[in-house]
Amino acid sequence: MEIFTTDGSKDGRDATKKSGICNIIPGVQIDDYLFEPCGYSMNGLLPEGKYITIHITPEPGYSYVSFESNVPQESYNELINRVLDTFRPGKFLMTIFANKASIARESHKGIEDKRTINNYNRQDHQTCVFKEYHLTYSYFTRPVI
Ligand SMILES: C[S@@+](CC[C@H](N)C(=O)[O-])C[C@H]1O[C@@H](n2cnc3c(N)ncnc32)[C@H](O)[C@@H]1O
Repeated sequence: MEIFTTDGSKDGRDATKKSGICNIIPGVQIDDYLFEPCGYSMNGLLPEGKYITIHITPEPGYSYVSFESNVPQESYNELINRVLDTFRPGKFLMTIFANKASIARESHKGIEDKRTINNYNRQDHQTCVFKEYHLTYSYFTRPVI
């Protein structure tokens, strides 16, 4: 989390490179910002209105990373692995939205079957079926060693 402070990085671009955020979704056009004395925000654009956005609160005791994207994936396994490798959080939750036309429509099933992801164990899982789309929510934690 030192990377996301002005002691650890000289600006947003430096923090983006050092953290590996630039590798999460290749080819994304990034606008990044490092707050004084700490905190980081980025917005990344891809063609056809696709985006990722990451906000990082590195303060000890209430550190928090949010990652949001509308990039559809047939499987989210690789993207999840890249995000977990980059941030190594103690816990994470994810929500996937997809309608019938989305290539992500089958990814709900893939997530539903996952009781563990790497060293993380699933603590909660909810699926909601709305008129136009499905929503899948899962919450994972890793054991404290
Ligand atoms: C990256 S911002 C984003 C907060 C946003 N609510 C989110 O989605 O998580 C939060 C971090 O930036 C730091 N920060 C420093 N100056 C700030 C400012 N003027 N406005 C917002 N956050 C600031 C906070 O201390 C915190 O570490």
